Amino acid sequence: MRLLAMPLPGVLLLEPTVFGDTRGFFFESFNQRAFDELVGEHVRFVQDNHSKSTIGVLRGLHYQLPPKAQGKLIRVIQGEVYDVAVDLRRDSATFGHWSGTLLSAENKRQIWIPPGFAHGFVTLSETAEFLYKTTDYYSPAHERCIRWDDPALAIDWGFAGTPLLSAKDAVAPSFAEAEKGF
Ligand SMILES: Cc1cn([C@H]2C[C@H](O)[C@@H](COP(=O)(O)OP(=O)(O)O[C@H]3O[C@@H](C)C(=O)[C@@H](O)[C@H]3O)O2)c(=O)[nH]c1=O
Repeated sequence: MRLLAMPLPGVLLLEPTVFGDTRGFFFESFNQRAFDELVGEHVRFVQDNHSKSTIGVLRGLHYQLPPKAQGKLIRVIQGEVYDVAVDLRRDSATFGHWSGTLLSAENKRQIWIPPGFAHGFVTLSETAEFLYKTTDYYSPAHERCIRWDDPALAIDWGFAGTPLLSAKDAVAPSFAEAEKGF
């Protein structure tokens, strides 16, 4: 596993070592010891999620409030997405900043987004299957959204069309409104 630079402190982009041969490929998609070494602490995951989206589907921006904040280890096993994290940590020098990266079945990259960030992605391929591990359980009482197109965040999603949103995401509050509840 190789660590690639990301602009938001704490957000890590990981590239696994892939062993290709005449049969296809093999790689360790998760290794607790190697992951803990890269992150510098023991991270305990409790839930694995899998979603499939069609082109133009945008899910986000989502987060859970403490004490149910979730760290997420994310990868794509089919297709390609543009994945975005927004720093919600008030004491952070990059509070309110976003960073984005392409995740695909081809590049096999993984992104670690620790607790304290909002997260979202847009699907760039016809379909994409999205897998992620979380450090806390889903808690509808703690889940919150921020609107994907808030001008204050000015996220460049790298997607030109009108994204397809869930009913919940379509009425998500601005960062300024959401911030009152952090
Ligand atoms: C996230 C989640 C949803 N659900 C249910 C609730 C709902 O009926 C259905 C679909 O939920 P959502 O519309 O919230 O799914 P989705 O929009 O894919 O939500 C996800 O978006 C990405 C960007 C994230 O970062 C995730 O943490 C999560 O918030 O699945 C669970 O049972 N467990 C879960 O962990």
